[in-house]
Amino acid sequence: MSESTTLDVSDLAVAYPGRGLRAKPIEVLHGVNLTIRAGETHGLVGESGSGKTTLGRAILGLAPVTRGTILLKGEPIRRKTVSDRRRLASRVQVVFQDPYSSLNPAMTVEQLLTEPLRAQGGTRDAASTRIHELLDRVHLPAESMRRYAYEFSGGQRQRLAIARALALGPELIVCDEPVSALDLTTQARILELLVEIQEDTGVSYLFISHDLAVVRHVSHDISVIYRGEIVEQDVAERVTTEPEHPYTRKLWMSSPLPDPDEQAVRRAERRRFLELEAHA
Ligand SMILES: Nc1ncnc2c1ncn2[C@@H]1O[C@H](COP(=O)(O)OP(=O)(O)OP(=O)(O)O)[C@@H](O)[C@H]1O
Repeated sequence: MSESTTLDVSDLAVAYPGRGLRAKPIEVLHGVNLTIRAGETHGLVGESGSGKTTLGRAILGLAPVTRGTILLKGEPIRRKTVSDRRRLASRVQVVFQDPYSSLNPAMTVEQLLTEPLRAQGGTRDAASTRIHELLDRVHLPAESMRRYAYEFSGGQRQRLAIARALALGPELIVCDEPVSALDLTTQARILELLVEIQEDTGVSYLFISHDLAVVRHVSHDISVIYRGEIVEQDVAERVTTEPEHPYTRKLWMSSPLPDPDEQAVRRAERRRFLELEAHA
């Protein structure tokens, strides 16, 4: 593993407990390999139920891993003790799809952003300075501090969720469908913000989405996951311009595109693909 590797996942298997007393565990990830370089974004794309969130949860130390390793800058991730959990929280963070449920509506922005800082033992004064920096970082006015999360629009809430994730200066952020609940214009602004933050701070992202078009905009590399297995993995340009696996082609052809010319080409490709599938 090179020095510039932030995350190295090797032969990872995850199995959830089966239902019922004698039920066997159900394996949902089957030997996943994936590397994220420092300051880069690895896109993870696949349809619902393919195992994307499970991989994100495993990286956060929250999934029942049965085989394989997850190394963060060469060290296995650990969540056994309180100090392990604190250390992991300062190194890996998450931004969820739904900014409406991921932020406690009963807390002011100041409280929301202070919480992770105080949990690591920081002083109130240091937290206050950091909150100003964080709001500036996500382009929200300093006055936002005194407002409640429910007073903000969906895009602004996602900015708050990003600010909270950045509070402890993590090396990696798992972005789990971070723009799926937003309209197209707001999606583009949040994606721009994530890229800008990465350029300025060098943070790495695992960017999870079911939408290959969205993933293409932000990712250096892309993995395509199908039924718990990575079926295609390469630099983003190659995966999106010359997809090799039929499943990748299918995902790509079902992603909506704003450009009508590109959409027309895509429609023709989709028809050809369906004809080929019908004759296979
Ligand atoms: N806590 C759990 N217990 C048992 N099975 C689970 C659990 N969480 C997820 N699964 C199963 O694991 C498989 C992968 O789910 P996962 O949520 O990782 O997929 P996903 O690709 O993120 O889907 P989506 O895009 O819908 O969020 C699914 O079959 C799901 O039903």
